[in-house]
Amino acid sequence: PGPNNGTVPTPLTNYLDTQYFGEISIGSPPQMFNVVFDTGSANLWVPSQSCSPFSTACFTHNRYDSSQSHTHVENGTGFSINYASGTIRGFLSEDVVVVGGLPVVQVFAEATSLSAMPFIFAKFDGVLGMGYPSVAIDGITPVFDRIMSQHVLKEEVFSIYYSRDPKHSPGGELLLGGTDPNYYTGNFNYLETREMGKWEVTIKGVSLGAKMMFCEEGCTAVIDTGSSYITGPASSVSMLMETIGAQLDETGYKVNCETVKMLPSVTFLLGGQEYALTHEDYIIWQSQIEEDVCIVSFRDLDVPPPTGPVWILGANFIARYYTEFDRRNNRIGFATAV
Ligand SMILES: CC(C)(C)OC(=O)N[C@@H]1CNC[C@H](C(=O)N(Cc2cccc(Cl)c2Cl)C2CC2)C1
Repeated sequence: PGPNNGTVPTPLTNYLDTQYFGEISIGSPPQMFNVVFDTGSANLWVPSQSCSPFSTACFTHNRYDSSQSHTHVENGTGFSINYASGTIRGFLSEDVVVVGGLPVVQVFAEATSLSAMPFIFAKFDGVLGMGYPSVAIDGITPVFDRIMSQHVLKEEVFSIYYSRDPKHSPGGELLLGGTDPNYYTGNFNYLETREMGKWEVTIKGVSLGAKMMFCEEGCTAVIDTGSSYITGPASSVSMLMETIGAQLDETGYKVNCETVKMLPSVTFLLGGQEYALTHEDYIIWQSQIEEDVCIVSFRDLDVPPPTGPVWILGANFIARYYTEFDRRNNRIGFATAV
């Protein structure tokens, strides 16, 4: 184990409580990139120097230039990702990737086209998937698997802290190899992952205040550090939103700011433990000139089978519950975040 007794921290930046990203380098000499550490995917991609000049989302971000790196290894295999929210196309390359000071030789994708939506809104340059190899496109070994095989981590786990206040510093922390007591209180409650190879757990109930609403028969939740909000099946989320008096418009659900203080908690029953989100956790209060806007950080998203139907517990859940992702024991631990 290295200087940090087998744990490796990476500070994260919090952009508007909706995007949390940290810095990695690729190549020699190092080229710096801001990436989302995304448990909902398992590939590393960054924009490419050779992306088309018409790709707006590409030239507004840092781009990898293989011709400037003497450790670059040509690959060239095609690559594409179809997100629910957008598309990435490019080709594979191999180079030295450094995460928190740990170097790994990594196959990654150089994105030559990034769909304008939503990547023009991205403050980050790319995505570093922290999912299982089974989710990796083209069967590429993910970064965390490459790090585990170096046997430098105290434990084969990684933990994520997301701050709830953009003015807070740091905006978050990815810790490879352990958990960081600076960012949680109390004990961890652990849940087995539902299915080998996915950061998914079983929800045993979703309640609003004291009223049980859904999932008593059990449903699936993806614990997704790369998603900003909580999403669920449209039929469920729309009923939840209607019950709290939220109105749906083109940008999502909104409530009258006067009602916020009286809103009931939304509670997820996971592994026998209740995980409550109060209005402070699920309302994004935007003070504006004329009148304040109160956005509900729940969204409708019907993920088609076989993956769906699923709830996706994203950044606003993780900001409330410090999360440990345990590859050794295939389980997820939650503790109350500070
Ligand atoms: C099936 C497979 C392709 C593996 O699914 C995924 O990869 N699924 C990913 C699961 N995690 C969230 C990912 C996502 O939506 N974005 C876009 C995004 C998210 C928040 C804010 C912004 Cl601005 C953006 Cl652009 C990536 C940046 C993480 C998709």
